[in-house]
Amino acid sequence: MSQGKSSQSNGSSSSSAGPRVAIVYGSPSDTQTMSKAGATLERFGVTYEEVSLSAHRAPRTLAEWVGQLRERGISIVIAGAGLAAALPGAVASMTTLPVIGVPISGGALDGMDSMLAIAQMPPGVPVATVGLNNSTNAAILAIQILALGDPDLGLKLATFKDEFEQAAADSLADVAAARA
Ligand SMILES: Nc1c(C(=O)O)ncn1[C@@H]1O[C@H](COP(=O)(O)O)[C@@H](O)[C@H]1O
Repeated sequence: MSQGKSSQSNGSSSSSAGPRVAIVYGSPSDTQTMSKAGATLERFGVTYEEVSLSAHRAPRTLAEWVGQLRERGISIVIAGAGLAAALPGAVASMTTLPVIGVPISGGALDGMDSMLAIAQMPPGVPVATVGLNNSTNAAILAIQILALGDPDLGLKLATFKDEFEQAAADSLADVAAARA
Protein backbone atom coordinates (compact mmCIF):
# COMPACT_ATOMS: atom_id res chain seq x y z
CA MET A 1 0.00 0.00 0.00
CA SER A 2 1.45 3.37 -0.89
CA GLN A 3 -0.36 5.17 1.91
CA GLY A 4 0.37 2.63 4.57
CA LYS A 5 2.48 -0.47 4.65
CA SER A 6 2.23 -4.15 3.98
CA SER A 7 5.06 -6.05 5.53
CA GLN A 8 6.21 -9.58 5.02
CA SER A 9 9.27 -11.52 6.06
CA ASN A 10 11.00 -14.02 3.84
CA GLY A 11 14.21 -15.89 3.24
CA SER A 12 15.49 -19.19 4.42
CA SER A 13 18.48 -18.32 6.57
CA SER A 14 19.23 -20.84 9.25
CA SER A 15 19.49 -17.95 11.70
CA SER A 16 16.61 -17.81 14.13
CA ALA A 17 17.00 -14.04 14.37
CA GLY A 18 14.75 -11.64 12.46
CA PRO A 19 15.29 -10.33 8.95
CA ARG A 20 18.74 -8.94 8.07
CA VAL A 21 17.69 -6.82 5.08
CA ALA A 22 14.72 -4.50 4.65
CA ILE A 23 13.28 -3.91 1.18
CA VAL A 24 11.08 -0.85 0.81
CA TYR A 25 9.48 0.70 -2.27
CA GLY A 26 7.32 3.71 -2.92
CA SER A 27 4.23 2.04 -4.33
CA PRO A 28 2.66 -1.36 -4.86
CA SER A 29 3.17 -0.61 -8.57
CA ASP A 30 6.92 -1.16 -7.91
CA THR A 31 6.38 -4.68 -6.53
CA GLN A 32 7.26 -6.60 -9.68
CA THR A 33 10.49 -4.68 -10.29
CA MET A 34 11.56 -5.05 -6.69
CA SER A 35 10.63 -8.73 -6.46
CA LYS A 36 14.01 -9.70 -7.96
CA ALA A 37 15.70 -8.34 -4.82
CA GLY A 38 13.77 -10.68 -2.57
CA ALA A 39 14.23 -13.62 -4.93
CA THR A 40 17.99 -13.05 -4.95
CA LEU A 41 18.21 -12.74 -1.17
CA GLU A 42 16.22 -15.96 -0.85
CA ARG A 43 18.61 -17.72 -3.21
CA PHE A 44 21.41 -16.89 -0.76
CA GLY A 45 19.35 -17.74 2.31
CA VAL A 46 19.33 -14.15 3.54
CA THR A 47 16.24 -13.20 5.53
CA TYR A 48 14.44 -10.00 4.65
CA GLU A 49 11.28 -8.06 5.15
CA GLU A 50 9.45 -6.23 2.39
CA VAL A 51 7.19 -3.22 2.70
CA SER A 52 5.61 -0.57 0.47
CA LEU A 53 5.91 2.87 2.08
CA SER A 54 6.10 6.29 0.47
CA ALA A 55 8.14 9.21 1.80
CA HIS A 56 5.95 11.58 -0.16
CA ARG A 57 2.64 10.05 0.80
CA ALA A 58 3.25 8.72 4.31
CA PRO A 59 6.29 10.50 5.79
CA ARG A 60 5.41 9.96 9.45
CA THR A 61 4.76 6.24 9.02
CA LEU A 62 8.03 5.93 7.08
CA ALA A 63 9.96 7.72 9.85
CA GLU A 64 8.45 5.40 12.46
CA TRP A 65 9.42 2.31 10.42
CA VAL A 66 12.96 3.52 9.75
CA GLY A 67 13.42 4.42 13.41
CA GLN A 68 12.91 0.79 14.44
CA LEU A 69 15.10 -0.92 11.83
CA ARG A 70 18.37 -1.08 13.73
CA GLU A 71 16.84 -2.29 16.99
CA ARG A 72 15.05 -5.03 15.05
CA GLY A 73 18.40 -6.28 13.74
CA ILE A 74 18.20 -5.01 10.16
CA SER A 75 21.68 -4.35 8.69
CA ILE A 76 20.93 -2.95 5.23
CA VAL A 77 18.02 -1.23 3.49
CA ILE A 78 17.21 -1.66 -0.19
CA ALA A 79 14.93 1.19 -1.29
CA GLY A 80 13.30 1.41 -4.72
CA ALA A 81 11.23 4.21 -6.20
CA GLY A 82 10.26 5.78 -9.50
CA LEU A 83 9.49 9.36 -10.57
CA ALA A 84 10.67 11.98 -8.00
CA ALA A 85 12.31 9.27 -5.97
CA ALA A 86 12.71 10.81 -2.53
CA LEU A 87 12.28 7.53 -0.70
CA PRO A 88 15.86 6.12 -0.72
CA GLY A 89 17.32 9.48 0.30
CA ALA A 90 14.67 10.01 2.95
CA VAL A 91 15.48 6.61 4.44
CA ALA A 92 19.21 7.44 4.34
CA SER A 93 18.54 10.72 6.11
CA MET A 94 17.00 8.90 9.06
CA THR A 95 19.40 6.00 9.62
CA THR A 96 23.09 5.17 9.73
CA LEU A 97 22.43 1.79 8.10
CA PRO A 98 23.69 1.47 4.51
CA VAL A 99 20.97 2.25 1.98
CA ILE A 100 21.01 0.83 -1.56
CA GLY A 101 18.74 2.67 -3.98
CA VAL A 102 16.98 1.17 -6.99
CA PRO A 103 15.76 3.71 -9.56
CA ILE A 104 12.61 2.50 -11.31
CA SER A 105 11.62 3.34 -14.88
CA GLY A 106 8.29 4.83 -15.93
CA GLY A 107 6.61 8.21 -16.19
CA ALA A 108 7.31 11.02 -18.64
CA LEU A 109 11.10 10.83 -18.14
CA ASP A 110 11.17 7.02 -18.01
CA GLY A 111 13.39 6.74 -14.97
CA MET A 112 15.94 9.47 -15.63
CA ASP A 113 14.26 11.52 -12.90
CA SER A 114 14.42 8.64 -10.48
CA MET A 115 18.05 7.80 -11.28
CA LEU A 116 19.22 11.35 -10.67
CA ALA A 117 17.14 11.77 -7.53
CA ILE A 118 18.65 8.63 -6.00
CA ALA A 119 22.25 9.07 -7.16
CA GLN A 120 22.65 12.79 -6.59
CA MET A 121 22.52 12.82 -2.81
CA PRO A 122 24.19 15.66 -0.91
CA PRO A 123 27.57 14.90 0.70
CA GLY A 124 27.20 13.05 3.99
CA VAL A 125 24.01 11.20 3.08
CA PRO A 126 24.97 8.53 0.55
CA VAL A 127 22.66 6.14 -1.24
CA ALA A 128 24.50 3.40 -3.14
CA THR A 129 22.68 3.51 -6.45
CA VAL A 130 22.34 0.55 -8.82
CA GLY A 131 21.13 0.60 -12.41
CA LEU A 132 17.58 1.26 -13.53
CA ASN A 133 15.25 -1.50 -12.30
CA ASN A 134 18.25 -3.57 -11.24
CA SER A 135 16.99 -4.80 -7.89
CA THR A 136 19.00 -7.99 -8.42
CA ASN A 137 22.22 -6.00 -8.15
CA ALA A 138 20.90 -4.22 -5.08
CA ALA A 139 20.47 -7.60 -3.42
CA ILE A 140 23.89 -8.84 -4.53
CA LEU A 141 25.49 -5.68 -3.14
CA ALA A 142 23.61 -6.15 0.14
CA ILE A 143 24.83 -9.75 0.30
CA GLN A 144 28.42 -8.64 -0.38
CA ILE A 145 28.22 -6.19 2.52
CA LEU A 146 26.76 -8.85 4.82
CA ALA A 147 29.44 -11.30 3.68
CA LEU A 148 32.15 -9.07 5.19
CA GLY A 149 31.16 -10.54 8.55
CA ASP A 150 29.73 -13.85 7.37
CA PRO A 151 32.21 -16.34 5.87
CA ASP A 152 29.47 -18.79 4.82
CA LEU A 153 27.82 -16.08 2.77
CA GLY A 154 31.25 -15.21 1.33
CA LEU A 155 31.60 -18.80 0.12
CA LYS A 156 28.17 -18.70 -1.51
CA LEU A 157 29.15 -15.49 -3.30
CA ALA A 158 32.37 -17.06 -4.55
CA THR A 159 30.39 -19.99 -5.94
CA PHE A 160 27.93 -17.58 -7.55
CA LYS A 161 30.75 -15.69 -9.29
CA ASP A 162 32.35 -18.98 -10.38
CA GLU A 163 29.13 -19.81 -12.20
CA PHE A 164 29.78 -16.88 -14.58
CA GLU A 165 33.25 -18.24 -15.36
CA GLN A 166 31.89 -21.74 -15.82
CA ALA A 167 29.16 -20.55 -18.19
CA ALA A 168 31.73 -18.61 -20.24
CA ALA A 169 34.10 -21.61 -20.34
CA ASP A 170 31.24 -23.91 -21.36
CA SER A 171 30.16 -21.64 -24.21
CA LEU A 172 33.78 -21.37 -25.40
CA ALA A 173 34.02 -25.15 -25.35
CA ASP A 174 30.78 -25.38 -27.37
CA VAL A 175 32.18 -22.99 -29.99
CA ALA A 176 35.42 -24.98 -30.19
CA ALA A 177 33.47 -28.26 -30.53
CA ALA A 178 31.32 -26.79 -33.33
CA ARG A 179 34.48 -25.72 -35.18
CA ALA A 180 36.15 -29.12 -34.89
N1 LIG B 1 9.06 8.08 -5.65
C1 LIG B 1 7.97 7.76 -4.97
C2 LIG B 1 7.71 7.99 -3.61
C3 LIG B 1 8.67 8.60 -2.67
O1 LIG B 1 9.80 8.89 -3.09
O2 LIG B 1 8.32 8.77 -1.50
N2 LIG B 1 6.50 7.53 -3.31
C4 LIG B 1 5.99 6.98 -4.42
N3 LIG B 1 6.88 7.13 -5.43
C5 LIG B 1 6.80 6.55 -6.77
O3 LIG B 1 5.72 6.96 -7.53
C6 LIG B 1 5.57 6.02 -8.60
C7 LIG B 1 4.11 5.91 -8.97
O4 LIG B 1 3.37 5.44 -7.88
P1 LIG B 1 1.84 5.01 -8.05
O5 LIG B 1 1.83 3.86 -9.06
O6 LIG B 1 1.39 4.58 -6.67
O7 LIG B 1 1.10 6.22 -8.55
C8 LIG B 1 6.16 4.70 -8.09
O8 LIG B 1 7.22 4.27 -8.92
C9 LIG B 1 6.66 5.07 -6.70
O9 LIG B 1 7.90 4.47 -6.36
